Amino acid sequence: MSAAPVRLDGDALAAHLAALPQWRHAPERGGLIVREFVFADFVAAFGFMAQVALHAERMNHHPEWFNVYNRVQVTLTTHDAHGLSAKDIEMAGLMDRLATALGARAAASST
Ligand SMILES: C[C@H](O)[C@H](O)[C@H]1CNC2=NC(N)=NC(=O)C2=N1
Repeated sequence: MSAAPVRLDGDALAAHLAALPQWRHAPERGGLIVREFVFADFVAAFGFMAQVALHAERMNHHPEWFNVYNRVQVTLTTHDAHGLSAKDIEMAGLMDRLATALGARAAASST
């Protein structure tokens, strides 16, 4: 058993979000961040998801996502904290790095 994750708020959250400019912050469900990744094709998109899945399992922190062909829409939030925690920040940074390595580009808009 590990302790429940701590919900990030205020200045600490703002500082983390400033380092994740491609993610959109929304207040729903106590706080979440979303980003859409666009890859060259389905193989690249699914390869991204497969790599993230292995990390997610190790972190015991799982993204909510939706994939169509070369697009992966991601929502990160921490259910156990009813908002954003350090695990979401870590996961977002990991996804950004993996996606860049796989040649992803940002979607025109993730709203
Ligand atoms: C029991 C298990 O540790 C929890 O349900 C974990 C699993 N993965 C999770 N993933 C996310 N995104 N939020 C959580 O609160 C969470 N909790």
